[in-house]
Amino acid sequence: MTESDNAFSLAGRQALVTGGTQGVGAAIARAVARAGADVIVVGVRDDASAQEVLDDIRRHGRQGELLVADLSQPPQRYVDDILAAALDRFPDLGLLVNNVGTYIDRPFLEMDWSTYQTTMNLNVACGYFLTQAFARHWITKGIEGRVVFTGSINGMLAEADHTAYDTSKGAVAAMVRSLCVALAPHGIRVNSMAPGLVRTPLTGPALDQNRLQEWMELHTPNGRVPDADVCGDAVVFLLSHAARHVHGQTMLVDGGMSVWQQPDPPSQFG
Ligand SMILES: NC(=O)c1ccc[n+]([C@@H]2O[C@H](COP(=O)([O-])OP(=O)(O)OC[C@H]3O[C@@H](n4cnc5c(N)ncnc54)[C@H](O)[C@@H]3O)[C@@H](O)[C@H]2O)c1
Ligand SMILES: O=C(O)[C@H](O)[C@@H](O)[C@H](O)[C@H](O)CO
Repeated sequence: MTESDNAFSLAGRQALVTGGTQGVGAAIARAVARAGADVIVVGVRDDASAQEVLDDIRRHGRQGELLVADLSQPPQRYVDDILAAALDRFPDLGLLVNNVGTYIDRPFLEMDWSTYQTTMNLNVACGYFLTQAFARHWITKGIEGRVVFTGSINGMLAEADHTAYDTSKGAVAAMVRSLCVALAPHGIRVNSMAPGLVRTPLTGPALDQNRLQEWMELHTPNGRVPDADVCGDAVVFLLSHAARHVHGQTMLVDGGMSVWQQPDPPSQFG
């Protein structure tokens, strides 16, 4: 099955997914492999979860590779190495998913430079400079690359104690608009898939405290806090030929939470 038979297929493609060893990134890696692409996942360590993702990629008949790197460092320390290692494995790699990211909760008045900087390095600078490195290579080789960032509903809606995270995800939404304008003339597409809350190793502990899962279900129109597979399928669409005219967009994958004016008066008082 090729792109000309099925616009949603990624057959014959090769992808790199940062933060691809667990959670949202692992779901993206699995979905991209299911759609037909070989996948390199980048994670902070080689652990059981990373090996499960590689096994799943290979079960789909695709090649799966792991790169270990600390992406919380300033990008100049790792970007050249990742580009070289990726091209060594897959010289025609044309799909980049800048998914890595985290949040560290802290009241704004107590936020420190180191936590802020780690958040911005992982959530913003990593994707910015990896995209620059791949784009330079693609333009030289005439490859029409496709880039998807993992944003967040927190790029548009604020949460207490999430100021650094919210700032970083707002930057991701602005970045995909800017990179779209810079790279679309070269045939390179840049978009973002922005999840609402989904269950991952990062969010699981919070969901299981203070009835957060129940609260989120009540405040989401479709009543669901899903697993991260919903993110994977959305990213496949954005990477695929089916999205060929979609540039610079942030696609919310949030069960409708971001469009719901809350609290909804009739249910509160009816
Ligand atoms: N889980 C959610 O509800 C949710 C919602 C919106 C957006 N997101 C976004 O999805 C992305 C992934 O979140 P998640 O919930 O899957 O997180 P997670 O902590 O479960 O997974 C993080 C991944 O990033 C990698 N990683 C973490 N620190 C790293 C480092 N220093 N160097 C290299 N790799 C590192 C890990 O190896 C892992 O593969 C983030 O950008 C996050 O902001 C998540
Ligand atoms: O982008 C994200 O990872 C999520 O939106 C989280 O920020 C949750 O909203 C939070 O964990 C709930 O308290």
